[in-house]
Amino acid sequence: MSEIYIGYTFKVHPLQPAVEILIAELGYAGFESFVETEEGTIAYIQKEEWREDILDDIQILSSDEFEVSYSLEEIEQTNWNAEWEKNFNPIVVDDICAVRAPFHKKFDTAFDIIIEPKMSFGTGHHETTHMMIQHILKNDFKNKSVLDMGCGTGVLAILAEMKGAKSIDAVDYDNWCYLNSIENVERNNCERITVIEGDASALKNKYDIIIANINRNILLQDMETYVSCLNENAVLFLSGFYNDDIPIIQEACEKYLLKFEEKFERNHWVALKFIN
Ligand SMILES: C[S@@+](CC[C@H](N)C(=O)[O-])C[C@H]1O[C@@H](n2cnc3c(N)ncnc32)[C@H](O)[C@@H]1O
Repeated sequence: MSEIYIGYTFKVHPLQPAVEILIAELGYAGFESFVETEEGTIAYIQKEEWREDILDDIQILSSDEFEVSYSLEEIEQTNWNAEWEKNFNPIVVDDICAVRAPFHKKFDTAFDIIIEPKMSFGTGHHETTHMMIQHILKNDFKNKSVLDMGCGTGVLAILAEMKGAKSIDAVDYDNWCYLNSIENVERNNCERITVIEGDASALKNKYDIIIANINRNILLQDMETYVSCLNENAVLFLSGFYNDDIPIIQEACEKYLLKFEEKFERNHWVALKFIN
């Protein structure tokens, strides 16, 4: 792995919720790690992943509500683990499910997931991950076959197994996420998760439940494939997009006769449940 990174120092005003929205958007654009500062955040991306137009899809930069300015520099990064350890805060969802690193103290919750996210997980992923966890907690996973598409750290697949799913395929096209998910599956003693490196073209099985927390464009692009992988009476959970994106996502689902059932929303991000 290259040790050369591009670091963007962002100044944001007013700070909240803009900094959280910014970090989440940057996470989806491919930034790997974030250091929150008093004025905003420093966001890092590997030089070989960087493109000149990397900020083009960052909607908050053109928002009238917030002022966002930035500068960038090339840096050599040596101790990533120390960086994320400083910045990875545990999350507790609805007092039922904790997601923490091995060095955090254990929570007194029904589900305790230990994740060593390293570089595949920025703090900005928490909004959508949080809501997908809420959907999983609220729904019946017992004896279900599950696909976690865009598994990242594997956190949602791990919770699906803890909720009684009989088999889970956890798929991510990013090699680092694939390897990290394997590590986290072992760390949580899961036995019914198969981690697969690939995209929608790797899907061969059918599922009772599909969980996909990716982004609007990939979800729209791969919707037909997801739908072709659903059993009868199946459930599809989607996240990684904004409240404003709901009509286009819903239209794509309804084209395949999926019915909207429930929505969670946090800081403009949403997570939707559809059934067939
Ligand atoms: C927002 S993260 C979600 C991670 C995790 N599921 C969670 O909820 O925290 C999206 C993940 O989707 C993966 N991804 C993006 N496009 C993909 C694609 N076309 N096929 C498979 N995985 C993809 C990324 O590598 C990333 O790990």
